[in-house]
Amino acid sequence: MTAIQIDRVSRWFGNVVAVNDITMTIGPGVTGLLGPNGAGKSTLINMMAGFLPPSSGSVTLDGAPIWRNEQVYKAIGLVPEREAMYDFLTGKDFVIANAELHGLGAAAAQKALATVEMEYAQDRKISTYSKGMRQRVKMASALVHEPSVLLLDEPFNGMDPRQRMHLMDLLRQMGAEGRTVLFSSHILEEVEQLAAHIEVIVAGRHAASGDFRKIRRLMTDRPHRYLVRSSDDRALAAALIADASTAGIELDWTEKALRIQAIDFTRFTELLPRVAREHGIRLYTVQPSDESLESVFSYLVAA
Ligand SMILES: Nc1ncnc2c1ncn2[C@@H]1O[C@H](COP(=O)(O)OP(=O)(O)OP(=O)(O)O)[C@@H](O)[C@H]1O
Repeated sequence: MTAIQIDRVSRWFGNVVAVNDITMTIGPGVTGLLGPNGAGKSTLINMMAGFLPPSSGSVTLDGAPIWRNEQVYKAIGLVPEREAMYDFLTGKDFVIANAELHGLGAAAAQKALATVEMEYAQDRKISTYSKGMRQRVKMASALVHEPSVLLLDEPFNGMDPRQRMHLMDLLRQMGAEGRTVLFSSHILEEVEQLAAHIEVIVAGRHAASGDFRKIRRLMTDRPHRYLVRSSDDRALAAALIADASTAGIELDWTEKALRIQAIDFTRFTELLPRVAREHGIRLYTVQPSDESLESVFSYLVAA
């Protein structure tokens, strides 16, 4: 079994804390690393790939430290987010160059290109490739040495639906083969479709962990607090409190607004505009009133 163990890991850049005391284990199969932009996903992935040392804590693969451990690098493949590639090379030359870095030859490159079904375009220059084709060639490069761990940073960004499905199939297959596959994304639906297990990070912290049902439930069932201003706050409050999705409403005199606590996110977001319309009330402001996980979660659901 191949597992990456992240133990009390923090990483800071100057005074920016990108990853804050995270502990998690990534085992075989497909895991989704979910979090909004800037949550620390790339930083965490770079530490798992051995590109970056943690500022504190440890990142190990089956007990062996990953940073500066060449033996361990052989077991890991990384598909980075960045687009910069050698556009003047053909796909095949690019993958061969990567194979050579691992002390391997053209045969390994050819096998990896076949795995991602890119043989048909391997002799074309990368500059002529679509986004999905580039992604697949990057993936072939990460696979040349047949790593047991595959890490992908936002692999679906900018892909069209067909390319996305194709990559999903490929990753599913790798997970089914028993590899440890981890990919990051800021879109819940994307992660749900693919990952049996999801780890959520928000603002550098580990926010939740579980299968997609559990994560979705966490995101939608939590109480959400909103600050609402309207043309008739009293009438709006009276109409909303009658519905079970609203747990509490108070009039905030200093803010001249309603503070609403909703317990059923989906129902409440449907209820609010409907009730306002039915009572002829105009909504001026509807905003999450805290920057806690709840509001970030609701953002993720809406993304
Ligand atoms: N080399 C660096 N120097 C300074 N700050 C950095 C560096 N790398 C990351 N950060 C900061 O750390 C935080 C986390 O960034 P990171 O790229 O890991 O997040 P992310 O979840 O991958 O987001 P995105 O999807 O937008 O890349 C951000 O505030 C970012 O600005």
